[in-house]
Parts: sequence; structure tokens; C-alpha cells
Amino acid sequence: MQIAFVKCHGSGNDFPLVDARALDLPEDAWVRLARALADRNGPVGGDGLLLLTRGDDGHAFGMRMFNSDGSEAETCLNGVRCTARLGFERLGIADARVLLKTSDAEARLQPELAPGVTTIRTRVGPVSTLAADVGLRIAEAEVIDAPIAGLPSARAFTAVAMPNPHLVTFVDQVDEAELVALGDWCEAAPALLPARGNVSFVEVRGSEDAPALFVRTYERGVGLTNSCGSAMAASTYAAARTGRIPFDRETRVFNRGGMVRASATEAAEVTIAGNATFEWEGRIEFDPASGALGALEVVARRPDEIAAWEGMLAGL
Ligand SMILES: N[C@@H](CCC[C@H](N)C(=O)O)C(=O)O
Repeated sequence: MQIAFVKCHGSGNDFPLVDARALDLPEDAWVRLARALADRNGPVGGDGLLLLTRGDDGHAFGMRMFNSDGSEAETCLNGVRCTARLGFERLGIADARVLLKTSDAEARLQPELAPGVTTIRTRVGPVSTLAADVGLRIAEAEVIDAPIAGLPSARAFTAVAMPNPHLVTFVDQVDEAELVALGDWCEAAPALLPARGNVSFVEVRGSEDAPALFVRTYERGVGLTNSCGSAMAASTYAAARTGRIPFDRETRVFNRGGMVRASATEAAEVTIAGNATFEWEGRIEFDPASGALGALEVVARRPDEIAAWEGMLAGL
């Protein structure tokens, strides 16, 4: 079969995005498609696969997200922006509630972060800090800025379910080797965290008047990525909850791939505004039974969008 897709990114977190509203494939075929299309050594590559899916009475459309290892995540907030953009374009709308695996998100087209950079704001929540919701098998009900017994790190973490699981720690300076070692440990699905988790090291930057964070994330099912939207949202909530930034204050959240603007409320809702950049469109032959890909055909390129994003990065 032919699979048509858009190669997109949110803050450098990149994905093939498929309009799957009329595609009914067996579950294992989606896993095979994610592994094949997101394979960095394959013809497309990405941090995972996004599917625009059918909505229901309360949702104009939905999104499913598969990591590059084929595991399906509860959410992906960089991905929601890209998927919402495709949904908006296909349905001729500018805002929607987006149905996710176990929750939903509000998405709305926003004024551009920079000229030519399509920008979407998403709101999610309430997020949970219950250890059980994060998948931590510990006696404590919550982990807020505290060490986690059994984790091979003495750092203080805040555990947040977005609803996908996040462990956030605030550091003076991100040590990538330390982050990767801890992320790898979580990837082995230890008894402490059997469903694994996304791990973020976060630097608090900026000033009281203009708070900023820098977030570096080791993603479950992927590894180090340029950025992770749900991690930036979890980090913003964790920073506000632990008094590092104010609640309800827009905060610039930097990452390896760019920047979003985020804020968190005391009621545990988190808003993120960031880019949804479409770089090119392609189609590829896919065998659902074996997962084999055929030849790739690029059907459209979007150099203006790529240039607009690069222009914004240059100005950061
Ligand atoms: N990059 C995403 C999160 C993708 C899912 C994550 N790796 C998980 O398994 O929970 C984002 O932008 O939120």
C-alpha cells in the first residue's frame, strides 16, 4: 500500500505525520510502520510516527503517537501541534479538542512566533503528580523535588504524568552523559518503573521578570531528542510547583531544537505555544505484513517554512 505523509517538526522534534482517518490497519502494522518510517537509517527518519485519527462527538479529530521503537505513547505535545495543524488544514478550522490515547488537549492556531512560523497553542491538564500515575512503584504518594529511592541518581526529582510519565530534575548545568546513563537505566523497564519514563534535566535561566528554562530530555522509546513537548510542559509545571518560576507566568522554554512559550496554573493545567513546521511531503510503498518500505517519492517541499524556522532560531 501507499502511505502519504508530511515530514514535520515541533521544536526540532521531527516526525512523519500520516492522515490515518481513513486507514484501518491492524495494530501490529502501525508498530511496523513507526519503526520503518522513523528509522534514522531509513529513507525518512524521525523521533516517532504521528497519526491524525478520527475524532468523536467532542473532538474534531484525534492523534496517536508511536515512538521510534514502536511503543505507543499516551501523548506527544510537539506532535499535537503538528497533528492539529494538519487537522485544521484538512477540516478548515482553527481550533479543536484533540482526542489522545487516554486524555485530550485543546489546540488553537496562534499569532506566529516569528514571520512564517506556523504557531499553535495547546492546553492540557490537569496533569498528575501521583507516583502511581507516573508508573513509579514506590510507597510515597508523590515525588516533588525529592530523591527517588532505588533510582541510580541522588538528585531531587519531580514526577509528572502528562499523562505520559516524566521525571524532572533541576540542575546547574545539564550533564548529557549523566542524563543518557539515567535514561538508559529507565529504558530497561526496571521494577521501580516498569512502563519506563522520559527523563529531563532542566536549567533555570532568565530572571524573575522574564523566567526561562532550558530542558534536555532523554525520551522513552527514542533516546536524546532535540526537544520533547510533554517534557517541556512537565518541566514548566515542576518549576512552578517547586517555586522556581511563578504560576501563570509565560516562560520561554529553550531546548536543543528551538523554543516554546509555556505557563502552568496552580490547578495543574499547562499551556504551550510553539511551531508546527511542515518541511516536505512524501509517499512511500509499505508492506503492512513485513514492515518493508519501497521507494520514497517526495511530492512537495516547503523551503519557505524551513527558512522561516531557521530565521527564528538565528534570532534566539
Ligand atoms: N516527543 C514527545 C513525547 C513522545 C512520547 C514519549 N517519548 C513517551 O514515550 O512518553 C513530546 O513532544 O511530548
